[in-house]
Amino acid sequence: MAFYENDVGTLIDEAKLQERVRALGAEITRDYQGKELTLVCVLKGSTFFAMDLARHIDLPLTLEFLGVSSYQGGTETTGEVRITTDVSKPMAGKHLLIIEDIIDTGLTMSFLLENLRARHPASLKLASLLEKPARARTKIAIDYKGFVIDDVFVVGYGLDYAEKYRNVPFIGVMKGK
Ligand SMILES: O=P(O)(O)OC[C@H]1O[C@H](OP(=O)(O)OP(=O)(O)O)[C@H](O)[C@@H]1O
Ligand code: HPA
Repeated sequence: MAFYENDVGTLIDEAKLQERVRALGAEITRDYQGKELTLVCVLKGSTFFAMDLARHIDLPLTLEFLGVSSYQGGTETTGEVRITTDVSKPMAGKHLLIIEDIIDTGLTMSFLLENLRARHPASLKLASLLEKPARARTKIAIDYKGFVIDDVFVVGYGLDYAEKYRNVPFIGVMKGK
């Protein structure tokens, strides 16, 4: 029995995840033909999605990692978004595609879009595996969207509860949260 089975139920299984990630990769491949693409992976949650997605983008690309945190171990945002790790190079003039796991209240992405826009990239788009519109506090336009989910706290495939469950191989729901 897997370590998470008592705590986590399945919301989106592995096969469905992989099928959607593959389709998003194909769409991104078509849209960025002839451009030099930089994926800005938002730590830590997006890492599993980002690495799977990157493998389905049939283009030369550069990976950057940007760490932000605002959930501090609970299921409610603190509302204070902090950059914990910055990208390694100047972003000016680059075609940036932000890779995120979830847009929940939208506060993290609102902060990040403003922060990256101020660095004058050639273009700035957003791919998010999940969107939870019921909790949105600000409208965020998602250019490449995996799934829209209900107002439940999800874990797995990179998403955590108090830093745990990121390695659950599907999108799951915390039982009793
Ligand atoms: O739309 P919001 O309400 O702002 O929520 C979305 C953000 O919250 C999570 O990050 P978290 O701060 O938990 O950091 P982590 O990715 O390191 O887990 C998630 O990975 C998103 O970045
Ligand atoms: O539902 C969620 N699960 C895990 N992390 C999150 N960060 C924002 N929303 C969520």
